[in-house]
Parts: sequence; structure tokens; C-alpha cells
Amino acid sequence: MIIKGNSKKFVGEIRVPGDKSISHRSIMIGSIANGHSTIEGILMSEDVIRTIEAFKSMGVNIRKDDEKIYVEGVGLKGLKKPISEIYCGNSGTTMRLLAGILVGQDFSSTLTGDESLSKRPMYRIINPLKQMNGNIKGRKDKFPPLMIEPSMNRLKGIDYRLPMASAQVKSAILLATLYVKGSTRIREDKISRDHTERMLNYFGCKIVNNNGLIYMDSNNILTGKDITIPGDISSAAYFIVAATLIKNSNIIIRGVGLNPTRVGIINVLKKMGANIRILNEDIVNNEPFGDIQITESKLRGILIDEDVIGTLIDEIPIITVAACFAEGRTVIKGAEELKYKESNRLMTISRELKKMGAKIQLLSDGLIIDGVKELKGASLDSYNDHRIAMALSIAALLAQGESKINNYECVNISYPDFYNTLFNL
Ligand SMILES: O=C(O)C1=C[C@@H](OP(=O)(O)O)[C@@H](O)[C@H](O)C1
Ligand SMILES: C=C(OP(=O)(O)O)C(=O)O
Repeated sequence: MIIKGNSKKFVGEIRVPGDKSISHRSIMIGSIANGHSTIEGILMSEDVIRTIEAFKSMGVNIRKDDEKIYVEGVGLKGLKKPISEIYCGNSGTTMRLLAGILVGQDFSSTLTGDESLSKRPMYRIINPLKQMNGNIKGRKDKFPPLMIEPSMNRLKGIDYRLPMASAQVKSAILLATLYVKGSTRIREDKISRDHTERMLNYFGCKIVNNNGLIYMDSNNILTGKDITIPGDISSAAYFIVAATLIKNSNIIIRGVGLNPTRVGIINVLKKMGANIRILNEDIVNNEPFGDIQITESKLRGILIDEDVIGTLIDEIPIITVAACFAEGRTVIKGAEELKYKESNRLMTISRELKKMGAKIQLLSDGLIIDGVKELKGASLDSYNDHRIAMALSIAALLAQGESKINNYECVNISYPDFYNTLFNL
């Protein structure tokens, strides 16, 4: 993909596709609920398609027409043994959350992934699921594939302190709790997204998240529901940063999810000096959403520390791009989790932006970014990581001269329409 720099103003209204985290959960929870669920606004990207295919392979009837997805929930115990391994592709969310559901089934299953997912850490879910009496193993007990055997109705609740801020680990435990005797208590010291808690609650489950202390009872019955999925703030993030930095820009992004555990990008950019307004706030199926208006503004460097990292974890590559154009120094700390994503994002984003003239120091748990006057076009690589490809594309638009983004097709993982929306703007 060739991108010419020096982009002219962004003006207009856009929508971004449905939230990826909520899309995965709508299929998973809809499939194991009793009765029909209708889902509007789902993200049809490679990661979410992996989740849809996984549940289809376990006998769930999932149909799509132009606008909606119809899921015939089979109930907690209604899934069937898949005829082969379940391939989770590039999707950590698919593998980790699905493992939580599968430890509660009466059949054995194997979860595999692509080259990137096969290197991502799984001990973080294997450990708590084993403590719950789940019968789950990984390669060297740490990596995919995951092999799961029936636990013979021996699953029990757990009292667990999350060792890292991870919604995927928390969600695997909560989904397994649907199949246990007793109750589960999870303590999270740092915020992670709470879509699972919100959706389980919406489907009728007894669950509370009180400032990071989550309590869930067993013996829940889930009932199918209608779900509308708000736009993905992680996808909106690229346009929010672009409109902030491109002269005379003024855009509105309609219908974006504004869950407080996800709006770190907005809080941080505002603190850096961005002109961002939230309009028309509302709530749908327990999830807040609204419109975001962004006008061009000057940014200054700030400290982004570990307390907020969980609320903007997937946005750090694009925040790093914003920081390159801010006045002064931006320090990102407590972001070690970025090393365990589709690529080591601390390393990949800093390495590629440096090719454009960025001033970035790599720390063991973050980055120090000194603002520069300009970036220059370069030949860049995404490392097959969708968030890196999109962040670099915005950097390329803002740079002087032309850039080439190699391996840009990975945007299909979370945002197949990314380049269409970008070039229309
Ligand atoms: O639960 C989810 O939907 C996700 C949680 C986050 O991962 P971790 O739980 O590993 O932090 C995030 O990076 C990922 O894109 C989606
Ligand atoms: C890390 C991500 O997703 P996952 O963990 O589901 O692969 C992401 O979308 O940036």
C-alpha cells in the first residue's frame, strides 16, 4: 500500500464497524443462551469470523442477512463436539474466551491458532482454569494448541486475583463459572474492559463488578436477547488521531462505544490538548455509546502510566504516532502487556516509526517519545499486526513524502474497510 504524505484536511461524518470485543461476546454468549438472539452491527472481520465458525462447528445455527445475525442459542450444555480442531486464526479473544466455555463441556476439544497466536501466552488462562478443576493443557503448558478434556462435572468456583490487567483472562474465568458449583470472586487491581460482565448481566446472569471486585454466582440461566453493537473505539482511534493532527480537520464519528473501561484514548488525547467533544450519549444493551467530534488541535507530551493502560491497551501504537507530533516528551509506562499481542507492539511500533525519523526510546515496559517537527515517508512493515498497519498508515498520511506499508492486508483482522474509510475522508 502506497500512502502519499502531507494529507489535506479531514472533514465529514463517518461510522466505524462494530466493536470487536462485543462482537465476539455476542456470538459466544448468544450461542450458549436459551433461545434466539438477534445481533445488529456485528463486526465481520477475520477474528470475529473465527468465533462464528467455532460455534457453527459445535452445532449452533448462526445465520446472517444483510443487516443482522441470528443465533439460535442451544443452552449451556447444548454444544456438540466439533468434528475437528477449532482454528482460532489470529484471535487471542477467540481462543482464551472459548477455552473458558469448553472446560465446562462433556466433550474433548482442541484449539489451534496461526503462527502469531501460537506464540502468545496461554498459561495465564490454563492456570486459573486448572485451579477450577478444568482439564486443560497447552504446548509446554504455556502455548497453543490447547487440549481440553471433560471435567466430569467437577468444576468449582475460584477466588482469584488477576496477575495482570487482562479482560481475556477475566472473561475465561467468568465463562467457565457458568459451569461450576459454588461462586467465583475475581479481584482486578488494574482496570480491564468489562464487556463480559455487562453482557452476562444483560442475558440474565447474576454478576456484579464493584470497583474491580467481581462476584458471580453459579446456577445461572442465560436467555437470548437482541443486541446492537456500537462502533469500535479502537477502530475510531485512527481517525481521532488523524483529525487531531491534520490541519483544519473537523469530523464526527457516529455511534461509537464509550464504555468507561475503553475510553482511555479520549481521556489521554484530551489531556494532551485535543479538541474532542462527546455528543448524543445513550446506552444500548448495558453499553454506553455516543458521537465523537474531533477538530484539529496542538498536542503536548504527557505521562501515561500503568493505571490507565488497560483502558487504551490496543491504542498504544496510534497514541505513539500522536506523541511524535506533540510538543515535548510523552512517557508510556506499565505497558508490558503490549509485548504479548499479535507482535511485540512496543518494539514494532518504535522500530518502524524510527525509520520515519521519530525519536523513541524503548523501555522494558513502555516508551519515551520526544516530539519532532515532522516525520518523513519510508518503507514500513506491519509485522502482520493489524494495529501496527493502521497506526503506520496514519503516520504515513502525516509524513512528508511517500510511504509504503508492507503487509497491510492484516487490517482484515479487525477492520476490513479501514482503507476505504480512510481514502474517502
Ligand atoms: O477481551 C477482549 O476482547 C480483549 C482484551 C484485550 O486483551 P487482554 O485481555 O490480553 O489484555 C485486548 O488487547 C484485545 O484486543 C481484546
Ligand atoms: C490484541 C488484539 O486482539 P486479540 O488478543 O483478540 O488477538 C487486538 O485486537 O489488538
